[in-house]
Amino acid sequence: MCGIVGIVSSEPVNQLVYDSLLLLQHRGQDSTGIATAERDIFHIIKAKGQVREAFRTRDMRSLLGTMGLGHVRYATKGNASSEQEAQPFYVNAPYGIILVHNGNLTNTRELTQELFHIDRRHLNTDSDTELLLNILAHELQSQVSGLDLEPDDVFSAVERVHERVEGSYATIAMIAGHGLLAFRDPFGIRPLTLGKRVLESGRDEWVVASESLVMESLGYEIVRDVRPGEAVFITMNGEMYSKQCAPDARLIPCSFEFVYLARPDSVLSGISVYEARLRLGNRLADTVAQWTPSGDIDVVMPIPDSSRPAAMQVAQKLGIEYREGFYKNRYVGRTFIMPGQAVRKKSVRQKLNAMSTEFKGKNVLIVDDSIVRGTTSKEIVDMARQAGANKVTFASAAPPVRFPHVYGINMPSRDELVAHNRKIPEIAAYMGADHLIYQEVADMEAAIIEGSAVTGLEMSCFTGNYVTGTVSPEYLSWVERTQNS
Ligand SMILES: O=P(O)(O)OC[C@H]1O[C@H](OP(=O)(O)OP(=O)(O)O)[C@H](O)[C@@H]1O
Ligand SMILES: NC(=O)CC[C@H](N)C(=O)O
Ligand SMILES: [Mg+2]
Repeated sequence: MCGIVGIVSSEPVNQLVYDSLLLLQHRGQDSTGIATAERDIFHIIKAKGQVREAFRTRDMRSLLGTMGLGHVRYATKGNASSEQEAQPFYVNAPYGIILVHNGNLTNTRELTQELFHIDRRHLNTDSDTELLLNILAHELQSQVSGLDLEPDDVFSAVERVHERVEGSYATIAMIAGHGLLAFRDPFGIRPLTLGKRVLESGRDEWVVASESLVMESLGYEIVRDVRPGEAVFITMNGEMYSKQCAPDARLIPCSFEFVYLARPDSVLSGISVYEARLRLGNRLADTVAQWTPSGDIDVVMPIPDSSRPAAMQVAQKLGIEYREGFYKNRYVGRTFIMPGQAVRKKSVRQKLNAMSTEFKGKNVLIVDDSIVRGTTSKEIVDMARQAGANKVTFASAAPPVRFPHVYGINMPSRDELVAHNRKIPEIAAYMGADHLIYQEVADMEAAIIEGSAVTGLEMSCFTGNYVTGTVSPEYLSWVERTQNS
């Protein structure tokens, strides 16, 4: 679930791309990169770490041009700490293409073979994004014969990409001297939104980004989401073309975006993330009420940050006081998207502190948005106890995560998931909680899509049903053996 942005303007875009990446920082902390296009020359800067520490003033000065794109990475394939695998990726033919990707491809083994043996292309990293770029480049090369490039050539290449590539991919690419291409996989698993504003010169400035908060914060009008399977091509002169490039496209957006990944002030697939989290809280409150004897809870507490809206609603619906007993160090990033279990474990303690005045002698209901590896919840229950809590009930606004996520969230192996092969009382015992309550899958889905045009969600990590249909047990075992988390 990286963050991506692309901008086409008639004015310099370096600062706008940088500002957008800062707004998308919650989607990836491993590395970041910006590329700009000065007519047909690309300038690229990429580095490890977060946006604020990665780019220097001299880097920003070198990023000249009126078209640009950027990326914040949360690695799902390859090596999180590799600077080579930081995005964007560049390929020199045809034209010169530079690409950023949010998502994860699931037929990388087949594509690697095809690229080497048939397309005769060289890959220099383990990144699936480098694969995606080379497939796009190969298909574009097959479409065109001269120097001219028509939007229809680009769309035909994207049609072929959809035929060859499986998995999730929200993608933005710049084609040197021509324009900016954005496309989304046929299920629209990862988000991508289009916006624009009119410059003083009267020309349109276009933006494509992972989340709508980029448009809102930077003063763009939200035009619409890029549709599943659709490609949008914006020329360097600001003309916008679009085409549906997949025959059976249907929207099945990732449920985890609403549960945890996206910022609450974004609207994805027409659904306000904040309101979805409130509704998740409402439904969770009903489940809590069903399973908890009345009088068993004195206070409801969130685990900052992502569970706040849900916890607020649980408290309100149950008519129990809402208190914030955990104080968060704002200078520590998001724990779940850090690479490596040792770092994640240490970071929970660095990040959260329990205030004993809020816990002493109380029966607390602690609400989190999700429990994945149990890193946070186990530490939190321990901290609550040390702070003097009496009974600790733990509630998760998402159902148990029992299956690997293969569409852009780094949870590749079943064994690392605390709910894998454990019944709920066993998970509670592992966490040290007196009682553990999870949201039901149907409630989560209904809470998120209620009142919207979305008819279904990608929920494989909760259900084991993979929408792309090609995720076999053999593939999952291979991912488990080969991918670090
Ligand atoms: O069971 P786990 O493997 O610990 O994962 C789940 C936890 O990780 C996330 O928090 P994170 O600190 O990443 O971000 P937040 O500050 O936005 O809540 C999420 O909100 C849960 O608290
Ligand atoms: N989370 C993502 O979207 C990751 C993108 C890509 N698969 C990578 O690992 O770099
Ligand atoms: Mg959290």
